[in-house]
Amino acid sequence: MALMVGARVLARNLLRPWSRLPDAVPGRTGPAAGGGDGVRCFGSPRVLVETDPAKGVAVIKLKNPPVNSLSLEVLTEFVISLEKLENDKTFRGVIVTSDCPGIFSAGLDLTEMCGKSQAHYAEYWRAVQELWLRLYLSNLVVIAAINGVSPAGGCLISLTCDYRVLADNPKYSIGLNETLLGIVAPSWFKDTLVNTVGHRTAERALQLGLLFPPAEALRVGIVDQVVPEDQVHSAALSVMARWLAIPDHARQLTKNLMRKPTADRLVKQRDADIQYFLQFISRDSIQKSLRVYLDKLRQKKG
Ligand SMILES: CCCCCCCC/C=C\C/C=C/C(=O)SCCNC(=O)CCNC(=O)[C@H](O)C(C)(C)COP(=O)(O)OP(=O)(O)OC[C@H]1O[C@@H](n2cnc3c(N)ncnc32)[C@H](O)[C@@H]1OP(=O)(O)O
Repeated sequence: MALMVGARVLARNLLRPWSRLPDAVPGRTGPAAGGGDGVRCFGSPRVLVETDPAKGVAVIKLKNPPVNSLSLEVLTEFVISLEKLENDKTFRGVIVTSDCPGIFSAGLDLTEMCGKSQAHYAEYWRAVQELWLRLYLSNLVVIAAINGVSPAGGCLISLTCDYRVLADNPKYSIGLNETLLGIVAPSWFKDTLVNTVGHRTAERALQLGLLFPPAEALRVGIVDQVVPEDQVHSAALSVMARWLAIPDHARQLTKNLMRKPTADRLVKQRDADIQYFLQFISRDSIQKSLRVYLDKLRQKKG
């Protein structure tokens, strides 16, 4: 039942005409993130989309302060934005970045996984799955311009991209640090990392919950390029131009060849994966770990 509610909510959101989204910011024009006139902006307050139709490129900027945590709303709005871009043949590439200074994304929203109902957990997890599937199998060239720290789910978002550019700032670490929270990266998080850095590096990184600073991130291959902070966007645009020089059909079929077997593993057992998540996240010991971790984050300030 819970799964059906979750699916219905997501389906309703996905099918809702864009212009009727409650938070939509339709058709605003503004200075280009990549420069030039004719840039149009749409999206929602939490997921801004700047499009440059002449270049065929869009920029998705996550804006969920203070830390760009991936709440249910963010996940849903992200999927809707992506789908809109996929369906518009004007666009061939998208850059994913953050509008929150110093933070790419703090990962999954811990408050969505702590002290909530089973129905809520199921709805939330389906939304996490949906975003991963959409990003991982996107026909667009997807480039991450990582302009801040990027733990766990934040790292996962960038791992689904075709290429990762990280700003060279020692504070901007990246990795799947789930074990440090007393939780476990699900198998498809693990697969995405293994496909990027190889089995041994992934095993060590996952067990130890490693967060790599830029130089090390580049060395292990969890990012493809490290550039000075003020050049992240321009570097992402240069990389985009190179990837867009490849004929779409050949690149897309190749991407599919590389990624579909991994995605299919989740697609074939999506409901079972949700049940697994429900059992895991509802355990008293896991809820306790999450509460302790959240309290530590909150007390940091005091
Ligand atoms: C056997 C197989 C089992 C399978 C089952 C699978 C189960 C596994 C489930 C899920 C996988 C989980 C994935 C995740 O992504 S979990 C999230 C991991 N994220 C982190 O560890 C990052 C935590 N945050 C930080 O380290 C820092 O906040 C920061 C470095 C990102 C930013 O630091 P700073 O600028 O100093 O900000 P604050 O720490 O002060 O935070 C501000 C504010 O934001 C709150 N907050 C931070 N992160 C999160 C978050 N991820 N979710 C929700 N809220 C967050 C923080 O608590 C502060 O709140 P406030 O005090 O109320 O203002």
